[in-house]
Order: sequence, then structure tokens, then C-alpha cells
Amino acid sequence: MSRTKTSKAWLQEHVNDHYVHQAQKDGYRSRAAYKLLEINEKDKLLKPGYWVADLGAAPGSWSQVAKRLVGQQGRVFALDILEMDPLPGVEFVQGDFREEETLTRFTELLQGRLVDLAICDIAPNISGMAVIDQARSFHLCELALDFCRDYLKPGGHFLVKTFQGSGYTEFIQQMRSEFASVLTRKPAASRDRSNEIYLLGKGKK
Ligand SMILES: C[S@@+](CC[C@H](N)C(=O)[O-])C[C@H]1O[C@@H](n2cnc3c(N)ncnc32)[C@H](O)[C@@H]1O
Repeated sequence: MSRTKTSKAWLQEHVNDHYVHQAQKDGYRSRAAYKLLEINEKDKLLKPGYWVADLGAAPGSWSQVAKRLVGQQGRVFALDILEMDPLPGVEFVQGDFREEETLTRFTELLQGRLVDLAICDIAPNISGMAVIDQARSFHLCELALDFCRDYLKPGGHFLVKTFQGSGYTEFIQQMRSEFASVLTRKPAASRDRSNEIYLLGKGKK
């Protein structure tokens, strides 16, 4: 299929997408909100009073969901390489997660406290070359796992988007060494044709 036809097909699918309409109705910034809502419904990740780190947060629908569910006593810290329009009650740092300086600015917000939950929906810019995209994606996943080693409470949970393919099995092994259990989640809002799959690490060791 030509590029134009592919983009037209994407646009058509987007316009017809039930979750896109629902997000507009519910005031969420993107259809991704329903992935987190469905996973949360099953796994009860977000609780009132929790501190949550949202890595790769823009445009912000996961942060919206998180803030709503942690309530006034909870805090949501969001990070993205892109700008994000402010969200009430969400503290945001713009920067590249691969850079030490970004991590420093982000973790300064925590003032020495550990988070109860880390959620990571980071997806790198797609180059179209599967091997490169896959490697970039897992590099970011590994950085998010490093973040959990240092800034997630023992017993805390970590939800991360991955793509099945090269590096997937190795990353699950790394997750297993850090968490009591590692589960896979493919919410209905995640398109069938996408090989994205969420890993949920439960109970940081
Ligand atoms: C699928 S979107 C996240 C959607 C978000 N969960 C929501 O509900 O609105 C993936 C995000 O990862 C961000 N991202 C990609 N590479 C990044 C990096 N190196 N550092 C920080 N953010 C990055 C992108 O800018 C993009 O906003």
C-alpha cells in the first residue's frame, strides 16, 4: 500500500474509532485513557493517596486518569520529551528520558520519597525499520525499569508498554528479577493489529 493510502486508512480508522469518540465525550486527551482504565479495573493499580510516576505522559490521558483516581491526597508526576498542556494537580517535566539531566529534574520533584506506582507508555518515534524501533523501545523500557529500581517503593507495581518481537523475552526476564510476578495485559483499546503489549510487574522485590 502507498504511504498516502496508509495514512488515509489510518485517518479513516481513527475517525471511526469508538474510543476516540468516547475520549472526546469523557474529556480525555487521548483514547489511550481506556487502556489504563481497563487494566486498572482488573488490577486495581491506582489508589487514593498514591504517588504515581507517568513516564512518556503526553498528551496526558493517563495522567488525567491517574490524578482522578489518586485524588487530592495523591500526586502525579509526569514526564515527556514533548510539551504537555498543563493538567490540574499534575506536576510535569519536559525532557528526554534518556538524559541524566531530565531524570534529575524529574526525581527532584519527589523530594526523596519513593512512588507507589510507575506507569510507562513511552513509544519512541517510529523510523519504520523494525529492528531499530524495537531496540529503541526496549532501551526506554530498560531505563524505566532502572527508574523503578531507584524510585519505586518495595511492593510497588510497574506497568510498561512493550512491543512483542526481538528483546521481548529478555525484557520479561529482567522484569521477573525485580518483581514478585509479571503479567501481560492487552486491553481492548489496544488495536489487534498492533504488537504492543503491556507488562505489569507486581510487587517490587
Ligand atoms: C503513546 S504516547 C503516550 C500517551 C499517554 N500515555 C497518554 O495517555 O496521553 C508516547 C509518548 O512517549 C513520549 N516519548 C518518546 N520518547 C521519549 C523520550 N525519549 N523521553 C520522554 N518521552 C518520550 C512521546 O513524546 C509520546 O508523548
